[in-house]
Amino acid sequence: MTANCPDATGNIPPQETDATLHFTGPATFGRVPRLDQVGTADIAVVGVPFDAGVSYRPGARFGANAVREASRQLRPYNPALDVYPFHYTQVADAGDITANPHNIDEAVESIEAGSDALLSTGAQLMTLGGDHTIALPLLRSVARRHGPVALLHFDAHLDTWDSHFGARYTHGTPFRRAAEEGLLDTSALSHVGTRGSLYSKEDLDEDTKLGFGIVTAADVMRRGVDEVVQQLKERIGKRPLYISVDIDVLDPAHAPGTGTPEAGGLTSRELLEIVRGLADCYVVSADLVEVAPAYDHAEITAVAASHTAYELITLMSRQIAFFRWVEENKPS
Ligand SMILES: N=C(N)NCCCC(=O)O
Ligand SMILES: [Zn+2]
Ligand SMILES: [Zn+2]
Repeated sequence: MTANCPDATGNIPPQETDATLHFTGPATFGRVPRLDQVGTADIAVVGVPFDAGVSYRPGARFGANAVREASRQLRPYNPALDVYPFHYTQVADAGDITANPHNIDEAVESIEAGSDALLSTGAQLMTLGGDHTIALPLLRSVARRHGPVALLHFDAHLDTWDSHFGARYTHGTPFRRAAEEGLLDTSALSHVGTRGSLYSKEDLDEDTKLGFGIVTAADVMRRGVDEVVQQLKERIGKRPLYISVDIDVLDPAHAPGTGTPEAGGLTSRELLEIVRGLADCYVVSADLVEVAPAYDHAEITAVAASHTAYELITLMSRQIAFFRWVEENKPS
């Protein structure tokens, strides 16, 4: 294996030589270097193999590694936004945060501590789940650094339920807890892609009371990507933004490998285009959760997830490079 060499920016990009084929060697996300190979990173990709918070089919604990495997073919240049996401910023794979599969409370604490440790190095996070429970500790950690954040939540589900079988920390409750804990900027909260059956009409009323606006999957289909992007951008403005993507926002045809599938979802093309449309938003960190590879076929879900994570990294990389440019070109 050839060593990665710094490029002209001093960052260590993924290996791109004739000697290193995309399908060989250990899988880091996008074949970027490991964090321990580069010391610090602008963007750390981190796995959270935890799925004890699910209400239906388990298996998302294997999601992060499936996404890493499916991300091998990602190339350095993203033409959609004219960005080399791995070159102007240092992107590194930080490995996994260990979370106790037998004790959700303890797992939530470890995830928060693991995220704190990475954020304290100055990195922004692209977290790969794991089930959606992990969004709560990640938001606690992000809000500690940035204050209450705007939230853009792509999901078939609201995930603002109060509890499930008496449990308050589950994959259906992270955003209720986050709102209660004051982690969210309640003037800029949006779900995108919701659909399907609910437990009761009150689910929606309670969600609205928390401050969420909803763009349903049907809205995306009827109004189209550009109009939806415009509405989301107006709501988000320049606030620090956290993006949480539950892969079940996609139709089961585009993401069969997930635990709580719902018919009538977004296409992967719609999801990728909405994310690209947020290029000028100030994304401070993101997660991508609920990939459960045991139900996947031909890596359909894992490929969609890895490409979505690549777009999220592109948004962060573009912003970091822009702030750096402004800093370097300040009149003295
Ligand atoms: N897939 C996520 N995150 N949540 C689904 C919760 C659905 C339910 O408990 O009925
Ligand atoms: Zn969901
Ligand atoms: Zn979810």
